[in-house]
Amino acid sequence: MTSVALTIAGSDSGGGAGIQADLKTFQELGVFGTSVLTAITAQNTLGVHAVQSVDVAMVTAQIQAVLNDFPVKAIKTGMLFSSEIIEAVANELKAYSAIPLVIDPVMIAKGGASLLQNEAVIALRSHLLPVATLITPNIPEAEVLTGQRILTERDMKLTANRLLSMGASAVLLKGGHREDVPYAEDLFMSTSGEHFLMRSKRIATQHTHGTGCTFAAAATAELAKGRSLEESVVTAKNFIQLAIEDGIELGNGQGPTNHAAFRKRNQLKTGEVKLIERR
Ligand SMILES: Nc1ncnc2c1ncn2[C@@H]1O[C@H](COP(=O)(O)OP(=O)(O)O)[C@@H](O)[C@H]1O
Ligand SMILES: Cc1ncc(COP(=O)(O)O)c(N)n1
Repeated sequence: MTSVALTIAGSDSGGGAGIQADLKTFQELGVFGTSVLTAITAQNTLGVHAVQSVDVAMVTAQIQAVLNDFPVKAIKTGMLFSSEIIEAVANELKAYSAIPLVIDPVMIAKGGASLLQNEAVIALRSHLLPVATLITPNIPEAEVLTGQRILTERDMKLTANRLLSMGASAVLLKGGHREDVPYAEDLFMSTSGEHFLMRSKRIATQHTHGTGCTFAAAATAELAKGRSLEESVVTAKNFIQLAIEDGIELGNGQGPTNHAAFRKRNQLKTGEVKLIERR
């Protein structure tokens, strides 16, 4: 049977992040993608030029249209923009608590533009974090959510623990923003007590637009296929590593990754990501 996933996120006209990255990633991993648009951004590799959010009633109508008809097996949220949209999403998803929910707490685009209103952080913390099967913050997002500074691997562990105590069932803290180390290392931690680090070679490139969205979408696709949370994050890490490595050099700024790289090369390249400290 066809596996179906749903992304609730913003549109990136440049096609590298947001809804577009999510749908491409779902497709590459063999999952049928459905989508709910929360905002429209006029965006390219040079930055975000304009943002317009979608009416809350329209967000709700989209969620109902998809969930009332499709056998959705995993849900991901990305850019949610406002506390009103966050509350509406949380409210609509209440009846679907059995479906795995991946929360990518998108706050700021790589170029610095805000994709979440400041006061909406509170709504994210109180309405979505407690229902997340997996939350996938990058370092600055984890710092905002917890108020803790992250400078070292030890800080990453303390912060991930803090996010678990705030209600998430599992945390994948992405280490892409740590420039003090020659590798890209993400920390997985779950309330079941399991934790491991996924380490890969840090690629020297400016083409990392949409890496966070793509990572979370890949994990969501794998969950939709019935894979375990641990298997899903490992596949997602391999997916994003290959997508960055096999970059496609588009645009004049921070370009997108190559979503097709994993499908083309995974036979040759799986094993690239080292799992360390598995407990
Ligand atoms: N230069 C890089 N080389 C290899 N992997 C990277 C690089 N930058 C980010 N990643 C990986 O991409 C994913 C997204 O990371 P990150 O950049 O931290 O998130 P975001 O895109 O949300 O800011 C993580 O799995 C991270 O390890
Ligand atoms: C519509 C939209 N959603 C999310 C991001 C974050 O992108 P990144 O994964 O590079 O942090 C973005 N730039 N635009």
